[in-house]
Amino acid sequence: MKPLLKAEGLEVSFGGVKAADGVNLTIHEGEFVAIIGPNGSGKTTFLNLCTGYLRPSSGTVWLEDRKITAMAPRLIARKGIARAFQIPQLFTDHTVIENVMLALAAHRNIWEALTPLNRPAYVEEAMELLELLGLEEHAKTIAGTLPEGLRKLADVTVAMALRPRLLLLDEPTSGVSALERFPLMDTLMKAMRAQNITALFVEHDMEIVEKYADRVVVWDSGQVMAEGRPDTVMKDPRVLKSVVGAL
Ligand SMILES: Nc1ncnc2c1ncn2[C@@H]1O[C@H](COP(=O)(O)OP(=O)(O)OP(=O)(O)O)[C@@H](O)[C@H]1O
Repeated sequence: MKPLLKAEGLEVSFGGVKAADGVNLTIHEGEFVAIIGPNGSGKTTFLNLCTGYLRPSSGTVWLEDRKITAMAPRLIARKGIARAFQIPQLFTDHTVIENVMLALAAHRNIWEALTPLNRPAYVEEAMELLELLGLEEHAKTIAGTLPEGLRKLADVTVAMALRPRLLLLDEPTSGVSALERFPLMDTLMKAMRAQNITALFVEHDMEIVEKYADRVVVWDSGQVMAEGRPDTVMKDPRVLKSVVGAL
């Protein structure tokens, strides 16, 4: 498998806390990788380092053969890394399809306000994405009125409109009812496979990790403490003790 994202020796501290303490991790094209670990172990810090919201004091992040460590978040997004959920990215007063159309326009650097909403080609492209996420019936719903599960799918649709190669997801099933979480993940997985998107997701729900992740990476104290197939990693006594038991 071809490496898509590579982190080497990432370090960053806040006061005395080492939120990244020599992080090394490679994500391969087509993988669906889960990150687990106790609160405060540095999972979100890692996503922030990959998207340019934080700069490491040392270490490098590569997207294929390009160093992205010192790039601005907007440039990194243009190079192909998108993020969903942690940053509220829906315009809550606009309809779902308008949100997707604005993201399509942003991706193409068309900034004139309202222009994208008048372009028929964008309607078609946005509808294709909405159908992929099963949201076609909600295209004209005001985004701010969507229930949580659908809001998450709309958020992912907006992220996908940026045509990412790698999508970072912060807890895709948090706030979603027990009944809805598997159908939500099924829809997300199907959409990502259809668009050849590689994904990295932070998750606290071990059932979701076991069912959907190709690989799981366990974080502890700013470091990767274990990684591998979920069925193997979840049996590792160190993981059970320090991570799964603590979740
Ligand atoms: N901007 C910041 N300023 C100060 N401290 C920070 C900042 N971001 C993270 N930290 C600290 O760095 C450590 C790692 O935090 P991080 O949010 O990355 O952990 P996490 O594994 O994502 O936790 P959680 O599961 O609770 O989201 C914590 O001790 C946190 O308090």
